[in-house]
Amino acid sequence: MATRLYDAIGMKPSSQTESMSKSKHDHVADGGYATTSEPVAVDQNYISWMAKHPSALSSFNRMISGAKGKQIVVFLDYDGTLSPIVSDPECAFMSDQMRAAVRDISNCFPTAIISGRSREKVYEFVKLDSVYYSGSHGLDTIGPALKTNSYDKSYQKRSFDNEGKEFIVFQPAHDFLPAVKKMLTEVKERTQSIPGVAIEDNRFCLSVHYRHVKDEDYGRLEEEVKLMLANHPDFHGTRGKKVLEIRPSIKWNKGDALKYLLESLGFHDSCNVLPIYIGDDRTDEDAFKVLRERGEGYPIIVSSTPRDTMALYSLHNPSEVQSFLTRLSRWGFDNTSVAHHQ
Ligand SMILES: O=P(O)(O)OC[C@H]1O[C@H](O[C@H]2O[C@H](CO)[C@@H](O)[C@H](O)[C@H]2O)[C@H](O)[C@@H](O)[C@@H]1O
Repeated sequence: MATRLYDAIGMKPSSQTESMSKSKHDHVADGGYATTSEPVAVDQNYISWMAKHPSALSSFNRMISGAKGKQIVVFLDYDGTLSPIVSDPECAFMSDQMRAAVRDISNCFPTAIISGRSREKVYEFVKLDSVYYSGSHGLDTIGPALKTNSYDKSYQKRSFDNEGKEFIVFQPAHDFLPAVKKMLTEVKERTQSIPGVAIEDNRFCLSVHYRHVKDEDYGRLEEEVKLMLANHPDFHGTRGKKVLEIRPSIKWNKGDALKYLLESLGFHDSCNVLPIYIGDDRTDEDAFKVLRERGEGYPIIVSSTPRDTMALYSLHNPSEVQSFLTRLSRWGFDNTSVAHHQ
């Protein structure tokens, strides 16, 4: 059943586990971190996978040697990257230490968070004004006020913060808003009889959470979502961790949001930029792909299990993400003459 739905919506079900187990590897390759405090069984698959996607902590010195003369720009996913995966999506809080790490990095380098959540919701969790935000899988981005020649102006509007600083909000699926609202009503109606389903309104897209749905009810849920998508070809489905996502069918994803933000920061087709993207989910692969295609920067996957990925490097869990960001901002403060202030 699962395979059929995802064939229909162009995705395959994931077999990955999401548990945040103990760190299975030391980071010693180039004088980095050693995090393991007790021996843990290391499985051979994981070792082979790590050889292909080395730890960004172990590889830090090598990575940073490529930053000479380039502007680092940091892109971060939210759930599973800055906050651990938890059973209630409303409680995916980030720790104060992680917030401090993100604040420090954003004071060093331009930093954006690109999430599947609504932009407002991510801001509520992160609460930092020094960061750019892109919500709804990149369909709602607030970025710098620099001109972006490649993008449709009719989807851009000016916005000002409390201090009068100008930003541009770019919403390429703006025309879909009324339809998304109708989809929200319909998906709630279709799934209300299935215990454990939670629908999250991410403004330009919807999340159908099934973490608390019994195995025997899952097929029914899948069938409802499949039928709904078949009736609304202007929407399509993607999949995340125990979540089915309903998104407008425009060619736009986290990778496009990354490109948009780079251009609005003045780095369109620039060889002087080094983007770093850290994410844990399937939708982050779109951004990893963009970096691989541009042949620039570092895509880093957050995973404690081997996964098919376009990422070059890996981090085990959000706590390693925090260590990486802290290390990068220390390097930034020591090595860049002018810190980035937005
Ligand atoms: O792009 P992201 O920031 O990673 O957002 C992807 C989805 O994240 C959230 O769901 C996931 O995290 C929840 C909290 O840990 C977890 O309960 C859920 O099972 C995960 O799928 C968010 O609630 C979704 O709307 C996002 O699409």
